[in-house]
Amino acid sequence: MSIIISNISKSYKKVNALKNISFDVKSGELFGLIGPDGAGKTTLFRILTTLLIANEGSAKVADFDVVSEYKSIRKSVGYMPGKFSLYQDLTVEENLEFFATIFGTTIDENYDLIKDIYVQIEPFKNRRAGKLSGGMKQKLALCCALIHKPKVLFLDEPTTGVDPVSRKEFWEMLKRLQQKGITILVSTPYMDEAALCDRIALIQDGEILEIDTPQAIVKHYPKQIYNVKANKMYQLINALNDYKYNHSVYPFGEFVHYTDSRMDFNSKDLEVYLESKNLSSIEIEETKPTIEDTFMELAK
Ligand SMILES: Nc1ncnc2c1ncn2[C@@H]1O[C@H](COP(=O)(O)OP(=O)(O)OP(=O)(O)O)[C@@H](O)[C@H]1O
Repeated sequence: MSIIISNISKSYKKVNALKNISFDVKSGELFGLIGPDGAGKTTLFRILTTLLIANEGSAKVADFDVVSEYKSIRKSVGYMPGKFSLYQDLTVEENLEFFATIFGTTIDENYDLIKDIYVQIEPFKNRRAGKLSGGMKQKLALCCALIHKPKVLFLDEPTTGVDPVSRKEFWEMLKRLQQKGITILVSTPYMDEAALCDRIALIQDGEILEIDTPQAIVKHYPKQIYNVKANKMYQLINALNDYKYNHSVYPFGEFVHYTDSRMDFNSKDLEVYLESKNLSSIEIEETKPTIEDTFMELAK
């Protein structure tokens, strides 16, 4: 096991940020921590990277205890915090050199590991980090987190605020790092990124709702979901919320994801009801659950 978390709790005065969390991340795994803002993701990252001490429980990273062996952990892990962590006034190259020096290494020594990522920002190596685009900042931060060849990489919301193309490229980079044997714990509020992980933990209000492979998590979804569409979205959502047989109603792109509380649901009944609410161009079709649907159901 690369990360072992046992009964960790952490509170800030009255806020219980983590409530008795336990899970393991296997060596070489790409593991996702999926949850909304305030779920407790950053708190857990800070505990695992030895920047914060839990009130209860214990954790090990790369076989070291987060409290008694914190110095060894700091040498063995890379951490890319959620907020941009680099020195804005230093250039791209200076930032990288700075992080290499702190860890007693050089860019040349570990160039192999960062090469694929660094070549994309190398044309801007003399530009100050503060003047880079979001996607380039993220690539530089990742290079800095990797410069000492960590065994375990912690990435806290690395794709927040990054455009969809850069997000896709970023996940491809993570897959390549995983193939080099690095264990990766990554947090994200984007449910579509969850599907790219080997396993995920869904977290909300400091509690783990479920841990499994993304495929298994959607398989556990207990109901048939319907994509519902009509001429007026806002009125459609209100009408579905007022429908006495609804089990769940969530806007989902151009559709509303709807589940019904009855065993013998007939879409014709729903169509007649929606027509009685002055809606037209009604479409009701079966669809497959996503991680987001599962999250909403578990978080109910
Ligand atoms: N230093 C602090 N003092 C008081 N409350 C805090 C502190 N840090 C975090 N919290 C609270 O603890 C809870 C968990 O916060 P945390 O930052 O770990 O969540 P998160 O999932 O990383 O969300 P975000 O993406 O918003 O940072 C939230 O309710 C937050 O307001």
